[in-house]
Amino acid sequence: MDTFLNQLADIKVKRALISVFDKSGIAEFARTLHELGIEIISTGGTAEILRENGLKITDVSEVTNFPECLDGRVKTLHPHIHGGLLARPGKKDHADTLADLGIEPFELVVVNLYPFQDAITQKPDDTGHAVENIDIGGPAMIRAAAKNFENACVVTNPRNYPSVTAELKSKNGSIGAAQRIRLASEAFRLTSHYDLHITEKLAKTANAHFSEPGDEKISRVPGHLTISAPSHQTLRYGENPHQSAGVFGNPGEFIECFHGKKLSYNNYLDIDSALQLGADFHPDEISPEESLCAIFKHNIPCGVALAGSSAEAWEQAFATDTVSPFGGVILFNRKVDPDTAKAVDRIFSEIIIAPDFDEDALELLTEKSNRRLVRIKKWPDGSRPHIRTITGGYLWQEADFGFGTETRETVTQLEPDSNQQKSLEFAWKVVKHVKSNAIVYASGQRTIGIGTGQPNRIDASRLAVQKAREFGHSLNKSVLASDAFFPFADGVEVAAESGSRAIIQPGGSIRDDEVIQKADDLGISMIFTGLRHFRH
Ligand SMILES: NC(=O)c1ncn([C@@H]2O[C@H](COP(=O)(O)O)[C@@H](O)[C@H]2O)c1NC=O
Repeated sequence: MDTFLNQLADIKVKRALISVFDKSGIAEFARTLHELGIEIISTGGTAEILRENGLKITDVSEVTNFPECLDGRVKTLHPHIHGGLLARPGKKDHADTLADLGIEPFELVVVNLYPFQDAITQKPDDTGHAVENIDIGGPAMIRAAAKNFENACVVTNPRNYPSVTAELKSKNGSIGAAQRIRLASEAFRLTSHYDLHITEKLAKTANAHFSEPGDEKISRVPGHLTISAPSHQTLRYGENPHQSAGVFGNPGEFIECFHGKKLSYNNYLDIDSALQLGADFHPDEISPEESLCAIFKHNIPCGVALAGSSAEAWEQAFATDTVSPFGGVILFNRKVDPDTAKAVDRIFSEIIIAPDFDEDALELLTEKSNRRLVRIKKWPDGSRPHIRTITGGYLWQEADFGFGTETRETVTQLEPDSNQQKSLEFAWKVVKHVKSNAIVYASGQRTIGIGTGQPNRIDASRLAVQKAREFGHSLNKSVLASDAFFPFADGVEVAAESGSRAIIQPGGSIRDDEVIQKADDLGISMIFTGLRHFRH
């Protein structure tokens, strides 16, 4: 039996300490306290706002008998404040100490913190600004009151004002143990989260400005991995129905599922892969005349095309493989118009993702309640690292961003012509998003054969050829992209036999000379990118 928990009772609030950076809703909240006869003590800016709202406030400096000083770095850091937050008045020796030292307890503490995260987002290169936004007194008060949930209630977010107000009103100024312990847990979560952001910012600053000369790439790896992300959503299940699962962090910054059932675990994975491919064809970075459609299934693109309209792009992407897209995820990089909606409506797809949807398009697409519609609010920009769990730890890496544009080199006697060049660039961007070993055949700016997930490159090549033939595509005059180098010349042979005329690949094999010779012998042009796009 937990005797500590069993003796917890309602506490009558007589004295409240309020010190908030975010002052939204604070005047209304304080008014309720005032009406319940609760004395309010506040720091400078908060006291000012409350007084402007006609409330009677005692300044913290009156309680501490010390002025707020050092640009506000010291305001509440005083035994008359922290004694009042940490005391257990029900314990005789504590009660005696309070009386001897003239300290009065606080039963309610309302504090929210300097916005450190906003500060570093708004001014990422201003360390002085970041430092001034590290709140010290606030977390100290929050942690003290949260530890003392036996005798105090701590409120750290304006979203909790209504429930606390309601309880205080219904209990004539008292507050129960359930609310106190729940808010204490929220308070510790807030301060730990807050400290993690500071830790990461300072570690990044140290790495960027004070690391020893050496490998610049290595200095970007964090010395300690800290992940702290609030729960975003509990999912019905994970990859399979017997696995429980949840989403953490803030995917809502990037996407909004506004129609259909809740997104599932596998949906999140597919949407993420589709978004990353879409970001490589960002609408502002391609010709305004071009629209992208990418169809994903099980995290793998099964058809991608860039065309003069979204409807045309869909037809071409779908034609790549007319079996796999059923129940798949379709991404467009432009607003979905009625023609596109009519075209995609011909098959069942789980999710349609786009930056926006025309009203007429929505009318048609929302008819099916089991098809999720997702709006893209923001494209990923490659600034976030990729983190995976492995047995016993985590793997961390920077996002695979960029395409090796600066390191391109034609290595064969034959140069690709301008049409082939365009087609190669398209295929290279697509192959980056195909699971390794990956081979993509393209014609113009559409995929016609995708070979994916094979443990050797020659099988990936054969699979791509086989799929192209199965769906009636001629590979004659096509181009080919390979996510990593050809270890042997046989990959070039398969490409040539199929009719392909140009290849893009990273290069870097010890047999590159043989591979280049084979391409020259077969009259194929070949570009080395100097950059690999493995996707394990
Ligand atoms: N240093 C201190 O003693 C201190 N005590 C409270 N604060 C913070 O000052 C802010 C409120 O200040 P004001 O009421 O002056 O607007 C709150 O975000 C609170 O967390 C402090 N500021 C920073 O550390």
